[in-house]
Amino acid sequence: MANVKCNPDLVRERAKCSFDVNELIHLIDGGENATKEKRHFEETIFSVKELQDAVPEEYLSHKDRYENAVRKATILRDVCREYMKKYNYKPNRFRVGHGVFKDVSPFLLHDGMFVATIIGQGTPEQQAEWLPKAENMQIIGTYAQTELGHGSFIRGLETRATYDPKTEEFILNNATLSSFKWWPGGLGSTVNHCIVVAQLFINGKSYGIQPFIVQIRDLNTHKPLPGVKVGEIGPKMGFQTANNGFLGFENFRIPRMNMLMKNAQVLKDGTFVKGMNEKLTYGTMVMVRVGIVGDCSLNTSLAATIAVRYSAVRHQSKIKAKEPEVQILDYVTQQHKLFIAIASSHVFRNVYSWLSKSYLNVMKDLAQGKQDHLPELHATACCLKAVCSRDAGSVVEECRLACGGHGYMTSSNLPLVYGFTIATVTYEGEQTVLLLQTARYLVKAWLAALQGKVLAPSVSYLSDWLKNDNVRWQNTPEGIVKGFQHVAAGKVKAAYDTIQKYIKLGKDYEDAWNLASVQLMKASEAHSRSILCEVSWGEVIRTSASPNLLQVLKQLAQLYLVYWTLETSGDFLVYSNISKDDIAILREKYEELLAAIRPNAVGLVDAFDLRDEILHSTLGSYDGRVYERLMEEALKSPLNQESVNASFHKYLKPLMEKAKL
Ligand SMILES: CC/C=C\C/C=C\C/C=C\C/C=C/C(=O)SCCNC(=O)CCNC(=O)[C@H](O)C(C)(C)COP(=O)(O)OP(=O)(O)OC[C@H]1O[C@@H](n2cnc3c(N)ncnc32)[C@H](O)[C@@H]1OP(=O)(O)O
Ligand SMILES: Cc1cc2nc3c(=O)[nH]c(=O)nc-3n(C[C@H](O)[C@H](O)[C@H](O)COP(=O)(O)OP(=O)(O)OC[C@H]3O[C@@H](n4cnc5c(N)ncnc54)[C@H](O)[C@@H]3O)c2cc1C
Repeated sequence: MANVKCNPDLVRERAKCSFDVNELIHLIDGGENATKEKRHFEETIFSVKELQDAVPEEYLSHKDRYENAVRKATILRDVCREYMKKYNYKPNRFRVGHGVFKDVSPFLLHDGMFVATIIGQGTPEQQAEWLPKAENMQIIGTYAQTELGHGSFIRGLETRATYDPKTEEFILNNATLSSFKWWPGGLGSTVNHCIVVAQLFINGKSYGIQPFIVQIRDLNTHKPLPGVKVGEIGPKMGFQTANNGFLGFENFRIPRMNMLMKNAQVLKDGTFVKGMNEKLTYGTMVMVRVGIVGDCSLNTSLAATIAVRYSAVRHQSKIKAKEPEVQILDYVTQQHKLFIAIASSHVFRNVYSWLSKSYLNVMKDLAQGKQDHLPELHATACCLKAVCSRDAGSVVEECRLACGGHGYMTSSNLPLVYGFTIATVTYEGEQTVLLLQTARYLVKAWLAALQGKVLAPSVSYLSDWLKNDNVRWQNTPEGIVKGFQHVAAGKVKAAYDTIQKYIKLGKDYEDAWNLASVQLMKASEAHSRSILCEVSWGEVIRTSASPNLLQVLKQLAQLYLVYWTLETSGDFLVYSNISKDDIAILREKYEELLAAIRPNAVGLVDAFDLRDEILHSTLGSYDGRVYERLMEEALKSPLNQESVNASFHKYLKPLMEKAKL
């Protein structure tokens, strides 16, 4: 990239950088070697001509766009397979996926959830049967859980799997419209198999929801099998190439062994054998929620790179009347909009790494029959997924707005990035629903704290606060982290007290819960924020890096802490011992941090190391040729391929002539 002829503003910005950009790239990637491998892999992918689109996808019809995405998905699969064989390297298909598809791959669910569910929910025999076929794409699958009528409340799903002991089969049925599966990615026209989550019935008795592996299309003709009704759900706000679909069954029979039986089992005679914990059936969702925190980091870095580079190139208005128009990045309001995006990406990455470790530890425990830490993992993954995805959506939109009118151009890629980022707020558990799951855990933890019990590490601050809620405020990073814990503890207590108040007024627990649920949701958000602050600050101070880089990483981490303290200063005034003067000091600190980060802004986004092919942006490319690219892309419009469009003769001319009469 270094030899590319760049916009002079970007050249100046890069020269100003106080740290070694390569050092940060290696730190993010996990070492110099990892960067080399990543770059070699990406170079290989993006030099494949067939993966490059001659015409921007947006000009294609819905159908052509889908077919083009499938074409590229298959090529990408082949290239990756060869690459893995040759270099023994497991590539990050997700990152290059944004380059290849702009949006998302029709195989996203195959990799992300179909294969993962076979691994997580299948017995060793079932894995041996389906995993090799799924991994080498002899079969292509998705995860079909959500229905027209139910997504959040999984226990309310209506698809039925009724066991027939005579034939040792399950009979799948969708008797109502609301029971039709709706949303699964790839289901529309791509997959031939899916994991179907259905209500198990044996001898007329319900045994809750269970996962089944089901072939829905003929492997040769791709026609839906008799008894299967399947199709695509149509255009959406984003995820245009994900090929989301609907599905219903009519007396469709599958063998008994197609129920994934790692947890619960159905024996030949119809005996139901309970698993260790029925919630383990929800395991794939927990895994993906953890992964989404990592996606939030990538999505935020995409938007930050585009908006920061553009803001360095774009000049508009003046700060001082007699001086030239300034780079818009010099406006402190612009820095306020953008630097939190850079900081958030680092926070999400660090928290993802921390959460992944917890996830892997709990998986190891579960393999040995220990489930003590499962509730804490579930509660933590739920609230972090909810808050990170919401933050990422807001940050991406703020970056888009920060690019003014050009941010509204599809060619900036910001609308597309927003489309797939904001989807994460809803899929894999809608944000409010997940925050309320965590609130259940917090309320239980609060009760345990009141009873003097020892709490799990992520909530132990509740007991600390109970012992001493009068800690003096300190304007240090550690003091701010404590402050967030005080806010969270105060909110958990307030929500709990509200439930108790309603119970005393004669409400039953469920109604009291609903009445207190805005407070419960806010308590859960505050709990997440305290984890995000504590974990990210902790990771940064433990980072081994050169003094120059460490200084910049600390500035970013502090910016995150101060930004969110100021954003929620009302809560701090209510629930911590912060004073108005402390808030004024923090405001000053915030301005100092923006000024300190300013010279490094371009270097920081360069360190996300996102190739132009991944950014897909007229505004964010490495060379900063913004106006040239905007014009080049505009000229690709089919309307610019003819000097006069037929509509002139058909409609405009007659209109003008009629007006003359
Ligand atoms: C990097 C990412 C990789 C790949 C990406 C791939 C694809 C990405 C693109 C799109 C894919 C999208 C896919 C989907 O959206 S799939 C569908 C996802 N659907 C959901 O997430 C539904 C959300 N709803 C739920 O999870 C549950 O219904 C809910 C947890 C809200 C409630 O469940 P239920 O009603 O059964 O439980 P409760 O009665 O409320 O609670 C009982 C008890 O159980 C505990 N619990 C609940 N869930 C879990 C769990 N997963 N693990 C452990 N424990 C769990 C809960 O805390 C309660 O405990 P207690 O309070 O002690 O009673
Ligand atoms: C892009 C995209 C891809 C998807 N891919 C898949 C897929 O591959 N496979 C799949 O199975 N599903 C998929 N889904 C479905 C997704 O998982 C669900 O849409 C999601 O879980 C939310 O459920 P819902 O649509 O039923 O929302 P609802 O639950 O109906 O939410 C509507 C509103 O009701 C509120 N609400 C609901 N319950 C409660 C409650 N208990 N307390 C308070 N408020 C409540 C919510 O907060 C929300 O405001 C996808 C969705 C999207 C958008």
